[in-house]
Amino acid sequence: MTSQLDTLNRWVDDVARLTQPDSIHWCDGSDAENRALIAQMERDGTLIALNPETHPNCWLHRSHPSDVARVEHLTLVCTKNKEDAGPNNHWMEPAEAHAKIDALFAGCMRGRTLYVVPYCMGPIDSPIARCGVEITDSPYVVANMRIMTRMGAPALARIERESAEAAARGEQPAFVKGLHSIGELDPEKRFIMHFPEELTIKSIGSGYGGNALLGKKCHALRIGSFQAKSEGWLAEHMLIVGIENPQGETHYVAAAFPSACGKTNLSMLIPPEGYRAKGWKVWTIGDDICWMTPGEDGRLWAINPEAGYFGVAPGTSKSTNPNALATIQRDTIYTNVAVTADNQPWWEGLPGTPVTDWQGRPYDPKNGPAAHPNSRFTVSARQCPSWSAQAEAAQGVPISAIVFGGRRPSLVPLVFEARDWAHGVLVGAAMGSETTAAATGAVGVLRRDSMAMKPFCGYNYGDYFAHWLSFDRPGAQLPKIFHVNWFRKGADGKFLWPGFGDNLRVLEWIIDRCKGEAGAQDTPIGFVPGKRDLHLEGLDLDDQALDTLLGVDAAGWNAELADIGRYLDSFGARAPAALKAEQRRVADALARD
Ligand SMILES: C=CCn1c(=O)c2[nH]c(Cc3ccc(NC(C)=O)cc3)nc2n(CCCC)c1=O
Repeated sequence: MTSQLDTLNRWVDDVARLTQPDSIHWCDGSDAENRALIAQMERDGTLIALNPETHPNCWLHRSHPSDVARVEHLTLVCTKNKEDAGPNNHWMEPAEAHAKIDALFAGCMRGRTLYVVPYCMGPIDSPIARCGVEITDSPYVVANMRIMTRMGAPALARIERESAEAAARGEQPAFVKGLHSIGELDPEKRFIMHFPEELTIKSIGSGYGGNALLGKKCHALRIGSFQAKSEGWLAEHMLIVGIENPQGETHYVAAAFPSACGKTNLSMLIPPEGYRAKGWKVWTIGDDICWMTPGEDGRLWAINPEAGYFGVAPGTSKSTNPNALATIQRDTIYTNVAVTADNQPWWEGLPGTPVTDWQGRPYDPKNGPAAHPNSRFTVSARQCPSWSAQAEAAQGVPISAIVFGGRRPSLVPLVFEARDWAHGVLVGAAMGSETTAAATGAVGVLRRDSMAMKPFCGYNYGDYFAHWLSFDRPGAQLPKIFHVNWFRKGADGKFLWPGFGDNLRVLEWIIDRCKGEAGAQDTPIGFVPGKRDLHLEGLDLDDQALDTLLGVDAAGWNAELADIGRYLDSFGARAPAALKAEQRRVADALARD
């Protein structure tokens, strides 16, 4: 009886012939294997032990200084037809792409071990979960994938079972094949290529995060979004958070924000004192990726496909996210942070003093920040004090509301509700952030980032909008769609909204709107809460601040809708007519106002 892993075994053999490793190690994901890998990495300097008293089993990795973030210009989606990749992706013809990158893989693992990393994105017994296998020559990637996914024997067993089921149906097994090598860490020989029609990823030349931990952005978003379109579900760049009210009722919200809006902070929110005292609780399901599928009841049911957090370290502090800080005190891998005199991890925003910067140099402010702005922590999701056991639920959690947001210092109110699904898709397609000096130097340039999926949508953005619209079908019990803006500023340039824990007040209104238990004003841009519709007790917000936060400036919105129209036109014929019609409807409503 042929082993059901023939396809996998053949692929590993083919890759080994190409890459020429000294040895092959099939990962089982066990503690013993992990300890051995970490000991090996400590010996060869890939990992540096941090202070065992304050940070037990915590490790520091310093990446190559040229390898500190995702490289979007070298990230390709290689579909047969260029149009299917869309204007939102760099494209290369598949055969040319395979030839180009295979030439770089030839012999690249000589003197190295080839690790076979079977993994499952999602709870191991969930029908919404999907499996993959990453081949890599980086033990650092293996250790990170063990934290970020369900990695090892249980995943291999599920792949074997699903391969047998596929064979019985005369089909190919559907696990995603990811081939990764750090290569020579040469930026000139660095590519991250996706072949969605082949469920294949090939990445070489980077050892960093989204380029190398292939389960995350490459599988769970780029391949995942392509798979989701063809199978009728949604793979989204969203946090999932559960809000439990004093009556013990929990509602789940999925939310998408561009970077620098505090997604992880929102997913681990601490309720304000008054709310906590009444019994409100916030539960973390996930901080980055959400896979949602229509259930029998017509609702969207969601899982977090990841098992860990790969969070941005700078900005994580007792005041911005105490839950995250508590999570990373043990069993954490830090990448490109600084260290203090007593060997504790350090980054801007933490108390204490850095003595060694992210490149291992004595800290000198002239060299810039001590911790790299994109420095990260990798930690198991279960360690978070607000972790919800529902993150392991095979059927997922039912989504009551979808929230889009952005950093908008002007015009956009604190929160508004879309009138229906099509309007909500327009709101998501139009979302964006104004750039901050930290990001690009220029301040106040509006960058649209539809559903926060611009770098991660594995196919034509216009087709993606059409896929979203397709969920509004008979029998669907769809979540309501909202837009929030924590970042409104007053004339004095100060933030008008306290944000952080007080955002629960907005989430409360959102959930009450889903239950039909909260009031709102009907405006041309959607439903906006009046002052009396939000619970603001304990906040010292003056009336003028509230008028600004909850106001709709028709002239300003006229200009915004015209800009949204131009943005949709940039997708040409692939932008759904229904979405352009929705833009015209809102523009007309504003003109009548
Ligand atoms: C759940 C929290 C979401 N959230 C917010 O809601 C938020 N709001 C702001 C702006 C702001 C900054 C400081 C104060 N207050 C004081 C006292 O400084 C208030 C608002 N920054 C915020 N940040 C940090 C963004 C960078 C990652 C943030 O994460």
